[in-house]
Amino acid sequence: MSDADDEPLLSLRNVSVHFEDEQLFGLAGSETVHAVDDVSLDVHENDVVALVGESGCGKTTLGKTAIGVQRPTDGDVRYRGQDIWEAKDAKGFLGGGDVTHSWEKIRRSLQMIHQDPGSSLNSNFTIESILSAPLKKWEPEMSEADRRVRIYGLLEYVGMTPAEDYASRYPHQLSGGEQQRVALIRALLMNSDLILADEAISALDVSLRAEMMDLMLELQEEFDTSYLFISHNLANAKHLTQRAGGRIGIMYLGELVEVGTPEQIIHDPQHPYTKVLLWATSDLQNRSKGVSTPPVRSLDIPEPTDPPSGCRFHTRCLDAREVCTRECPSLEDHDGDGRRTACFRADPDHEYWESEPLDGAETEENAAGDRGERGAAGDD
Ligand SMILES: Nc1ncnc2c1ncn2[C@@H]1O[C@H](COP(=O)(O)OP(=O)(O)OP(=O)(O)O)[C@@H](O)[C@H]1O
Repeated sequence: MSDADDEPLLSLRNVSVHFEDEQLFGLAGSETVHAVDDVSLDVHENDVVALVGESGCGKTTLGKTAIGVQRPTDGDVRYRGQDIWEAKDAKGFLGGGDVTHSWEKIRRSLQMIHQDPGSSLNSNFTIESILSAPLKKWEPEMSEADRRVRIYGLLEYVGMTPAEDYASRYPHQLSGGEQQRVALIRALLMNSDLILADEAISALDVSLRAEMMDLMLELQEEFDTSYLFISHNLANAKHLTQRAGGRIGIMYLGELVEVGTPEQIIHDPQHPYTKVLLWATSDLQNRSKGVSTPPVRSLDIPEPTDPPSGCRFHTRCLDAREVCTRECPSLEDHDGDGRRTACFRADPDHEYWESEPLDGAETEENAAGDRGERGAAGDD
């Protein structure tokens, strides 16, 4: 689904989240952490969007901002056109203020499952009472017998049989994979429109990850929900989005640098950082091309308290040129195919091509070749 479709379920416009990080108990002042900077992204009905990037690049902060758990320092987040934070601020006013969707509805519609489901499932309650709670709240007319049928049916659907046995257990009596399935069912029973799955499969055995992702997609059809899936693993993002016809968003140092279909991202990456991630993902077999060193100038990752000027990736980019040190590329659809890239190299007419390469960057011959064959690297 493309960003050009009707009103998005969720719409982030120029969203930034900065944290003031106190240094040495405040003695040395504070530094601003640029966790997320100027991100615009739409998520549609029944959409699947995976955010991928290395640790600390801002995936969790962006995800939490998308579901209204984190307030942005700049920009806005809309649920079906309603500004989430205006709805929250209107909550205190008599009559709820001038909002089309209440804060309660928005928060219920945007759910989250975590890496560690054990910590989010109340250990004092059985699985049946944990799963009954959202049904009691959102379908109060449902009889106890019907609730039980619904819960047992879902437990069986996700392979937890005999359901009556699992329903009577407490969370600590389940495996990590079973806990995660219960957390997913609970989020879906909230009648959610979108589930933020933050590294939700990372703690599972490798053998169970594909199974859990497939289950998420099967349940998506039944419950009509969208997923915002956060992962540091491009292979997992590919698995989930490919089956769902979704998109992958690549993040680097708080910014979204490329957004496209899994085919575009995996087989024809445009951004040099996407190529680095591909190189680093052994499951995608890009190292079989015989490149044994990562395609970067420097292994040092800059601090989010002091992001580089211009393109934030220029300090590591093999293709960086002088213009990249002073101008910040915006995320744009250069080829009219829906894929958006924040790199001057995606624009054959940009002044980048006349700009001086930086030390340790590409040669003139490489540049000539690349200009004609953008994105050839990363094919497998
Ligand atoms: N509440 C906070 N106060 C200060 N800094 C924060 C806060 N939350 C996150 N950060 C910082 O913001 C940056 C982005 O963090 P975030 O957790 O969003 O990244 P991430 O990509 O999800 O990382 P990981 O994959 O390791 O979970 C990091 O530098 C982090 O230390």
